[in-house]
Amino acid sequence: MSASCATPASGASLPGTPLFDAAALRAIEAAALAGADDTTVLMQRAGQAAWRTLLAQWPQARRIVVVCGPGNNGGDGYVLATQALASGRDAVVVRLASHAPRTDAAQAMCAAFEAAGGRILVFDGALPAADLVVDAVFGIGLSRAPDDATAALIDAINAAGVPVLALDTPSGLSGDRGSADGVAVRATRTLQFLAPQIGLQTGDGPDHAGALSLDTLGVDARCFADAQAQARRIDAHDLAHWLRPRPRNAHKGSHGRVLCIGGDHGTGGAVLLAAGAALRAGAGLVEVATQGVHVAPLLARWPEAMVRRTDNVSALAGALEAADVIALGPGLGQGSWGHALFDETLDAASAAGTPLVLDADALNLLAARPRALPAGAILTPHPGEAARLLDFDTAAIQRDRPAAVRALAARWNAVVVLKGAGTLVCAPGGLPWLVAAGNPGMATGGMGDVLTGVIAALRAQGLDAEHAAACGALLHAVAGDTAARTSGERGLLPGDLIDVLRACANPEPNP
Ligand SMILES: NC(=O)C1=CN([C@@H]2O[C@H](COP(=O)(O)OP(=O)(O)OC[C@H]3O[C@@H](n4cnc5c(N)ncnc54)[C@H](O)[C@@H]3O)[C@@H](O)[C@H]2O)[C@@H](O)CC1
Ligand SMILES: [K+]
Repeated sequence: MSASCATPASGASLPGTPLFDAAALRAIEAAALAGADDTTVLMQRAGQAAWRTLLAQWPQARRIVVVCGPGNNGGDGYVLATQALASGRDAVVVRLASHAPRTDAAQAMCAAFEAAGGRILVFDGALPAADLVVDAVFGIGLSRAPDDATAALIDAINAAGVPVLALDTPSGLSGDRGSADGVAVRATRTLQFLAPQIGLQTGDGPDHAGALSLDTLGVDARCFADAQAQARRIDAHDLAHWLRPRPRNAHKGSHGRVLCIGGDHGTGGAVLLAAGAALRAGAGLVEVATQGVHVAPLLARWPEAMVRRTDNVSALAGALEAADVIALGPGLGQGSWGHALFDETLDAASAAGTPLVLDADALNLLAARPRALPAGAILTPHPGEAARLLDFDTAAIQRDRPAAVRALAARWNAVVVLKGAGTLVCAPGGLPWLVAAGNPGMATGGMGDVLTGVIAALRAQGLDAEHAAACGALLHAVAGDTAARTSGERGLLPGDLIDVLRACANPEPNP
């Protein structure tokens, strides 16, 4: 029968689990329907799984309002409402006048609910008092922005002031894109059916979906085999895949030499953070090229680093030659100093094929003066920088983050880390990685500098560009969660992540 919180296995040798879009879910459904299952059976399993979730999470809930839409998502809601009635709960369905069930299966479930004595109320601007609201308005069939009446219904769900269990998708949110065109339900928990959707885990998805559960509806594992994944989700458990115990005969040369370039006047802390993160993430040697005024404070904080003053850009040449990986951008600025270092570094890295990690103003300079990047470069934009790199606006990036990260990787022929809730990492033509870790405490100046140092250090330790970026983004997020666990999210500083990086970068090996 159905298995809660299980994910269909695929790509066993890769870390993480696949995430899907609505088209892939339709394909899985079609494969199931071509076999032993029919829609009504799947709908009954979905509604029953939802009822079990409700009982497990909110055993005390007596008054249950189920808001049903016109499609099969609504059908799942009628099944749940029927189960709730049968168990003696006060369950009522609320729907818009225009949302009478339109599919055969949903009509059958609605009829069964009414036959069991269930009441259906037409939404009149407010929901009845409830201990819990179930959102069964739209699932993967959402096809357009909600009209005014539907928006008012969704607003009422959000204003109910009680927990909300969303079935399959929080209504209004695109499970493909991770954004809403207008209003969307903010659920306490979302029970996904068949397989997890990418849009619930990036952008606005996590805020709308709440906690996530999954039920595979007892569908045969073979039905998942041909479904096209849209990303692979990685979390703290996957760190050990990349961060293996070191060989006993390692020496500092085995772990690479990172050169961090940046820190114009007024922004020296940025390159200091990147260097500290590179050290704590395990780089063998870290050299910093920065303005002379920053040398003393940097050495006071990180005596392990080598520091080269680059008030004069020509002083950079030797460091560029010696580096195994170059991290360019933290605190670089866009003044004449930053411009000169940018040009010098890209020329040298392109000629020598040195791996690059570009962040912050290095990305802004690149957007302003586009040029080809050496193979295997890594870009780490936040949505604003991503918008400049694609000549979009930031809202367009956030409207469809999975598409944006693919487009960025293709446009710049580089591995791209698109930061933000549900960070996405993508190599050109590749399948994105979705980092299911991190917290809003990390939305603080300087966090990106730490990420740059972490990724550069992992690249220097031998991971290829894609895996250094994916593992680096994950390690950074896990460090953020680890640091937040001790004292909370508000007030979390980049230095707090550096303090716990070492503990996070040495996970127990996987059994
Ligand atoms: N995929 C599967 O195998 C299963 C799917 N089930 C449920 O079925 C759902 C998909 O069902 P449907 O394809 O019927 O889709 P939905 O129930 O998500 O919604 C489609 C209906 O809503 C209307 N609609 C879409 N956007 C609208 C908008 N903005 N304003 C007003 N009306 C709008 C459409 O015209 C259509 O009538 C899943 O999310 C899941 O909950 C389950 O019953 C079990 C099995
Ligand atoms: K829903």
